Amino acid sequence: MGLLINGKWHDKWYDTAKSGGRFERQDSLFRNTIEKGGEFEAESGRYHLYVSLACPWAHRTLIMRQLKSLTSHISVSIVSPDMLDNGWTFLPYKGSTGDTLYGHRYMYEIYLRQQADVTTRVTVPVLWDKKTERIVNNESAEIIRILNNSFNDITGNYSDFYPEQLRPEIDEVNQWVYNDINNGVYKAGFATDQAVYEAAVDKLFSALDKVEARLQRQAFLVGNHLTEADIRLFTTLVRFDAVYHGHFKCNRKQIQDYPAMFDYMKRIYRLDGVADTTNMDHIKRHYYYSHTMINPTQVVPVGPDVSLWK
Ligand SMILES: N[C@@H](CCC(=O)N[C@@H](CS)C(=O)NCC(=O)O)C(=O)O
Repeated sequence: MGLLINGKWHDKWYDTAKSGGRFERQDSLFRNTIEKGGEFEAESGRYHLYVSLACPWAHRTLIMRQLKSLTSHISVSIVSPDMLDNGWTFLPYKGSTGDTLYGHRYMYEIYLRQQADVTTRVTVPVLWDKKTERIVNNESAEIIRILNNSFNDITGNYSDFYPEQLRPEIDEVNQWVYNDINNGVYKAGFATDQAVYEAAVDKLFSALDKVEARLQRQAFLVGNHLTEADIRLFTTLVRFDAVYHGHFKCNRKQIQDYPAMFDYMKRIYRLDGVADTTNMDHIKRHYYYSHTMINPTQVVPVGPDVSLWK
């Protein structure tokens, strides 16, 4: 775990000391879009996703790539789940691909191709342009909208997971789901102060109770179809019982204790192509093996049994 400072890799864990034991996520640096007449235009085969199968943010982009029929138009490289002294790597691991474009060893080398003296954390996902050899965007919330909107004329898939009339409600749901659930599990798991941890857990479970109440009334978070709000929540839910409940100490309840939410999670898991994007080995291995300050033995737990989701 570390970051690039003026183009040099520094092995440094998140600094929670200066924020009273609180984990504070930094904003993503590269925020371009793909549009007609812009620097980046939609083209089949031009773009590439760098992802980790362990990462909930990257997982959003893989699901959108499936649901928008983009698998043959946007290629993918999958990093190793182990993120240690050199951050994400392309070292061999079952289910990883290596860097299929350049054969690099480390993910930070992709960021250095973009800018040799860059100062940034080296995160996934990254949407990469093979033509200009530049990062289009490294913020998953924006990448999924690009995939939702920009390639429709190429794929002929016009399904819309961020429909105009539902945008205000999707934005509203995204906000608290992000703060209290998606990022909430990290706030609990990376807290280095008891009170900070407990406050994060309280907020997390209040938000999960709110989701459960909503799903008792309706099949999806917003409206009666799947939207990006569901995709964003799903990638946290699917990791919850295996990782966040134990490793991040979010252990008041599991998702399988919430009837409507558990059913909803399984419904999304069973959508065409979604199970293929979900790799429980990478998920468990990444968190338990990489976060050595939380789990110094690097022993990875055996459960839970996810065969029931199928
Ligand atoms: N806001 C970013 C966050 C991405 C992110 O934090 N990814 C994690 C993996 S789950 C990462 O690469 N962390 C490495 C680091 O923080 O150094 C997004 O949603 O795309």
